[in-house]
Amino acid sequence: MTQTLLSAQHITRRFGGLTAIDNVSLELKRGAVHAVIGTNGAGKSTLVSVLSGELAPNEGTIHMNQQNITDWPQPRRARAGLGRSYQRTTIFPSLTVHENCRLTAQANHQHFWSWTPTSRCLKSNEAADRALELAGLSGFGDQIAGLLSHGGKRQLEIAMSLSTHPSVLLLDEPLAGMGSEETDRMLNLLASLKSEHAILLVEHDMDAVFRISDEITVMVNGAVIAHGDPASIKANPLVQTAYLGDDE
Ligand SMILES: Nc1ncnc2c1ncn2[C@@H]1O[C@H](COP(=O)(O)OP(=O)(O)OP(=O)(O)O)[C@@H](O)[C@H]1O
Repeated sequence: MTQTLLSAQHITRRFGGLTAIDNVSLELKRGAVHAVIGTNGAGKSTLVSVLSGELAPNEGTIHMNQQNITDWPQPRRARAGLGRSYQRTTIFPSLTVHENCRLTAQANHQHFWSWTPTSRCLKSNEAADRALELAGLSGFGDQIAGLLSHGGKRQLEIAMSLSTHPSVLLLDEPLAGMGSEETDRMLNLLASLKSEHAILLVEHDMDAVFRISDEITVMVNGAVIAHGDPASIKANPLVQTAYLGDDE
């Protein structure tokens, strides 16, 4: 049975007079990739920011594992198992791949003012090792992160997220700028992470979305116009007109 790990109900977020998200509800379940698609400016990234705790909603509630986390700040949500990656790469380029993960792990479960040197923190090292293995970067720990390929950097971002032991992953355009080989590698990675995680995927690459997703929510101008499995979304006339284009 699929288990709902995160449930957002009736989320609205305004910027002045603009309603960026308009009464959006969605659920993220363990074992499922839930894609959110929509035209530019539809509100997808704002939704990710509201779920991750970077932005407060004006209305609505967010529950994670039956707890109401709507008012929790981002670090508390991260400690409760919410991980996110960003549209733009956010690694520390001059550090090694392993150090990037180790610092993320340490920031999540330790205070930066602790006197223990990061390199000696056993828990963070173990979390980094595990995250690199899960993300398929085991052999790259000693590489300088800034020298990784574009796809490798996006993989590292996911590894950094995994080093905090999340159960829910919010991924904002993880395939942006990738070639077909890198895309395949990332989709294989997401497929391998699916069984243990609930994954929200914001993505413009429609081929990839329809390949990997179990559920798709379609947004236009901040509102949800359709939700369902990939086949029903593809066949939905409203979605075809508003977003996919009649020829698809
Ligand atoms: N901090 C902000 N202040 C004011 N308006 C904002 C802010 N962030 C987003 N917006 C506006 O909210 C709307 C939704 O933006 P958002 O970035 O969430 O869309 P998106 O679907 O992620 O777009 P894209 O696919 O281009 O990334 C847009 O009109 C955007 O200009």
